[in-house]
Amino acid sequence: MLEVRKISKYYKYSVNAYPALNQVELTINEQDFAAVTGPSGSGKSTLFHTIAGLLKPSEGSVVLNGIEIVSGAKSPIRTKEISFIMQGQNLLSNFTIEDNLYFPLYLAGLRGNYYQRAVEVLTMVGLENVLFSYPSRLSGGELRRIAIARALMLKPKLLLADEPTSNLDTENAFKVMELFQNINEEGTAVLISTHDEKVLPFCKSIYHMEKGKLVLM
Ligand SMILES: Nc1ncnc2c1ncn2[C@@H]1O[C@H](COP(=O)(O)OP(=O)(O)OP(=O)(O)O)[C@@H](O)[C@H]1O
Repeated sequence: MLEVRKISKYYKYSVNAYPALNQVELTINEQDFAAVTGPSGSGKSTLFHTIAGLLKPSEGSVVLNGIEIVSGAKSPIRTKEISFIMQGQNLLSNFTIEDNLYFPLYLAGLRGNYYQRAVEVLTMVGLENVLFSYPSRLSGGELRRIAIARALMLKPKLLLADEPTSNLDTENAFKVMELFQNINEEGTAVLISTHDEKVLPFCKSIYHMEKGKLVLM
């Protein structure tokens, strides 16, 4: 489904002698649930931003179902087929959870009635009662689950999550991983990056990144 074809990334003002991504190759199929581990600065976030079409690789390409992902906020593949949960929770604090859930749809230019889907995704993450709450009323673990719910609004083919369990206690980290397992069983491929070894048993395959190079463990 997703093919990362020998991508390299050289940042213009890098502090390193090596590239942030060095000829990275990766194939993700529909049933996959994969993790990318590796030390801080090894290139995980750069890889995820490139797959999501938010960064342009210096070399190589990213292809989703035969179509090359072109970087830019308006890329239709990026906004409709791939959901990206960035580090942190990134919710808008002045808006209700409901409005936060609709936000990516507005960005994608969709203007339908998504109330039913909002209730559905909140039920999936076990937070069906918070639709009209503001983010400040929720705990860190709950906000992380809302960010996941928001990423599911458009039933993505691929869900990317950069460090989805960072700063969560074990109970909440496992809840998030169980949620990814359910999403994966329902047909969405999942790719996460993590520093957290205890969540790796939830994943079907594990990659390791070191100085921009990616290897399957
Ligand atoms: N905009 C940028 N300009 C220059 N160098 C950058 C930029 N963004 C990242 N880098 C460098 O690229 C390398 C990879 O960074 P990246 O954020 O992808 O690593 P990471 O594995 O996600 O780290 P962490 O686990 O700490 O989030 C790092 O050495 C970083 O300093």
